[in-house]
Amino acid sequence: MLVENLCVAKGATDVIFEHVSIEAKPGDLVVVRGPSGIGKTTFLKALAHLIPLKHGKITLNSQTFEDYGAADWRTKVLYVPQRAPTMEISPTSYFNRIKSFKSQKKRKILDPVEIGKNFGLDEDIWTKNWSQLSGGEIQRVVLSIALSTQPEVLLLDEPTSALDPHSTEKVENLLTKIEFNDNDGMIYKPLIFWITHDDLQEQRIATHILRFESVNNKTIYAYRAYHDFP
Ligand SMILES: Nc1ncnc2c1ncn2[C@@H]1O[C@H](COP(=O)(O)OP(=O)(O)OP(=O)(O)O)[C@@H](O)[C@H]1O
Repeated sequence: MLVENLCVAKGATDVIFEHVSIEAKPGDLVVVRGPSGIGKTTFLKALAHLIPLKHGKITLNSQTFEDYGAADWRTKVLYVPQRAPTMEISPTSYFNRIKSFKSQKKRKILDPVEIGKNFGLDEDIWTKNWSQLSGGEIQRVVLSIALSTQPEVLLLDEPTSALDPHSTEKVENLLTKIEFNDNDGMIYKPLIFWITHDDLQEQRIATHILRFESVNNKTIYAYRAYHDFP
C-alpha cells in the first residue's frame, strides 16, 4: 500500500494531519502510536476511505479507491472498530449480512466461529444478543468476523484494549502469523495497521512504527522499520 501526501481535515480548514507519505507491504505489521486525539483512528478510516481526504492518494496493488470501486476497496482494506455494530442483533446476524454483500461473494469466506476458537470464544457466543456480551467478547467476535473475510489490509483500532493478558496473547499470536488464501489458492499475508497505547505490545508485534506527535500545535509523524527506531 502506498500513501502519498495524505491530508485529512475536520471541516474545511482544521487540519488533523498532512503530508503523510508511507509505503507498507504484505506481511508488515505497522503499529500506530500517538497521544489521544492526535488522529490515529482518523488515519485508519482515511485508508479505508470511510472519511473524505483533503489531499493525497492511496493505492493498493497500484490501484486507487476509484479504480476498485468503494465496495471492493472496503472489502480489501478493512477497518475493524472496537465496538459492536449497532444495526444487528447478534454476531451471527452481523456475519450473515456481511456475507451477503456482493463484493464478499467474489471471495472465499472463512468460518468466523472456528477463528474465534483461537481466541477462546465459545460457539454459543455467536447467537447471543450483543447486549449480553462483554467488551472483550465483542472485540474478539468483531475481529474473528474481520479475519473471516480475508482482507489484504487490516486496520485494527486498539483490538485488544478490552482483553485480559491471556486473550491478548492469543490474538497477538494469531495476527503476527496469519496467512490467507485467495480464490486461486495463492497464500498471502495481510498488511496490518494496529493502533495501541501499549509499549510492550509494540515490542512484541511491530515490524514498523508510525508515530504521530504534536509539535507547536502541528501534527508531525515518523515512519520506520521497528528496529531502526532509536
Ligand atoms: N466524527 C468526528 N467529527 C469531528 N471530529 C472528529 C470526529 N472524530 C474524531 N474527530 C476529531 O479528530 C481528531 C482526531 O481524532 P482520532 O479519533 O482520530 O484520534 P486518536 O488519535 O485515534 O485518539 P484516541 O487515542 O483517543 O482514540 C480529534 O480532534 C477528534 O476530536
